[in-house]
Amino acid sequence: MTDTIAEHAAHDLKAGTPLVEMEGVGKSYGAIRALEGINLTVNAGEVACVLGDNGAGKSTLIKIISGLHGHTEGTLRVDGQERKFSSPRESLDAGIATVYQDLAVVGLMEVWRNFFLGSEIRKGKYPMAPLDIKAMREVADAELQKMGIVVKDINQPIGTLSGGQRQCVAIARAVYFGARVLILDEPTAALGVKQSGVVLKYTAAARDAGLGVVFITHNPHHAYLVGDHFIILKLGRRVLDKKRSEVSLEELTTEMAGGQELAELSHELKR
Ligand SMILES: Nc1ncnc2c1ncn2[C@@H]1O[C@H](COP(=O)(O)OP(=O)(O)OP(=O)(O)O)[C@@H](O)[C@H]1O
Repeated sequence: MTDTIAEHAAHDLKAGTPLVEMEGVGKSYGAIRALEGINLTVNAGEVACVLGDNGAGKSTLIKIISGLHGHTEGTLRVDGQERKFSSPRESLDAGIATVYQDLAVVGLMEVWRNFFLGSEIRKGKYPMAPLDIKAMREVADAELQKMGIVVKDINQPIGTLSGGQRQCVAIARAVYFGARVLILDEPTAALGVKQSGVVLKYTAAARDAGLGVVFITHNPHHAYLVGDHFIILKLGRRVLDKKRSEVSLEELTTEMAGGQELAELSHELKR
């Protein structure tokens, strides 16, 4: 699979190159301050994990990078250039692909059609040229096979795939179309252990191919399996920001579980 990804990741990204940099980024929705003071660097060939409970600000952070909402404070740089995206298209054009938890797939459409949705191969250069269905089937089939994603039939509706398989197809698709930054929105949240393992494997493969990955999760165990850098958000603020070498799984887990708060609660509950 790494071969496939590497073939298409024709960007020759040097590992460690900063692709996305946030500095003091914040976002208010009217009077509600959903996010503040966020510093986050996404480097090529690394996975930055953003952990947090419900309402921590994870979705808001994704929306800022993926162009759904502009930030109201701080700076966002992509490839060293200051940016403020005003549409998802702009973010996509900058090489940032977002794979949402509730994937925007059309359940009844065939797997190959979903793979190419919005970027169809046509028989000719002009925009209304007929679709090259044969080529799309072949490419989608070959790509998924090379990645080890086993679908019985490339013509089967994507809705018949498991949640994990759908996530993997979405990752394969983003990489095939040349994403350099991959944002994964709680990709394992709705999955069982085995399916989560498969998604984590493809996350690692995207990283190994040189992409910068933002892995959003509330599961420290999943984060620790693939992460190079971890930030934990709580009520829109960073409560932890550490490199892998500076943090243990235990610390991440305790911090996510509420750390001090949990200790106090345990004290209160003691009879
Ligand atoms: N469009 C909006 N208008 C007003 N407030 C919002 C809006 N979107 C989010 N918020 C608020 O911002 C805060 C952070 O929300 P956000 O959805 O980013 O958190 P999250 O970490 O993604 O949570 P979850 O895991 O539940 O999705 C919350 O207090 C939420 O109520």
